[in-house]
Amino acid sequence: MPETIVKLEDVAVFQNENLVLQNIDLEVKKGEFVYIIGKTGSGKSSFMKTLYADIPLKQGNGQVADFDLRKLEEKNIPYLRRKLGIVFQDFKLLPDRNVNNNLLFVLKATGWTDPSKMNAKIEEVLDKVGMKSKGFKYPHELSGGEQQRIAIARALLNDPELILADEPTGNLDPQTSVEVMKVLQEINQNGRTIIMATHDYALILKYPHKTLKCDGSKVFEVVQKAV
Ligand SMILES: Nc1ncnc2c1ncn2[C@@H]1O[C@H](COP(=O)(O)OP(=O)(O)OP(=O)(O)O)[C@@H](O)[C@H]1O
Repeated sequence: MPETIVKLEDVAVFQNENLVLQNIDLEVKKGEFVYIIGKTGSGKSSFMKTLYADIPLKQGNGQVADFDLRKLEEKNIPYLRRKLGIVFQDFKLLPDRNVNNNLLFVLKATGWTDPSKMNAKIEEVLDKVGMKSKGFKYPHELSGGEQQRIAIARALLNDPELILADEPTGNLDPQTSVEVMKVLQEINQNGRTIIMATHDYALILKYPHKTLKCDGSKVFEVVQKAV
């Protein structure tokens, strides 16, 4: 039986005091790829934020990568985040340093010290996203698709149990979106679990996976139909 990476039981998601989603039951097993879809404002980002403990879980039970979200103390959030790779729509690379140093910054911040191990890791993750030769480029010297690949490489640095991608193709044109999506597919085929929030129905049809829809404060599975 594959290991359970995410388990939610009767979870409610709040933004401050406002209820955004309720009665969420979900189990995600190791190796799955799950889409979260829904209209603007339906709660996709709030749902993702709950999974990475940016929004505290106040109602229901939630487990992510062996962390109990209900009991998670503020001081332990960094330990949960080390088991996650988070990818955002706007890449969030540090503009004042090159790709290698962006990745080095994360490794050092998460406790790595051995320079040769760090260099080997950086080379490994850049290779996984097809960007091995771009380590000396600054973010502004890269296209949006390339920046997102670097952000995915950064998410892979600590061998995460789960990748959370919130609209990772939201700032990219359709062709570049497909290229970034291929990278995520490859990573998933190598056994990595991925939850991806998206608006992009073309991608969902091209790369079908289990799909959950946020609508009217509920989250439910939808069956994809080819059009
Ligand atoms: N920081 C915040 N404080 C209060 N309410 C918020 C905050 N962020 C979002 N909301 C509200 O929570 C609800 C869900 O927003 P959320 O950003 O999760 O939706 P979304 O589906 O990700 O939308 P989009 O596709 O536009 O990113 C919306 O009604 C929004 O107005």
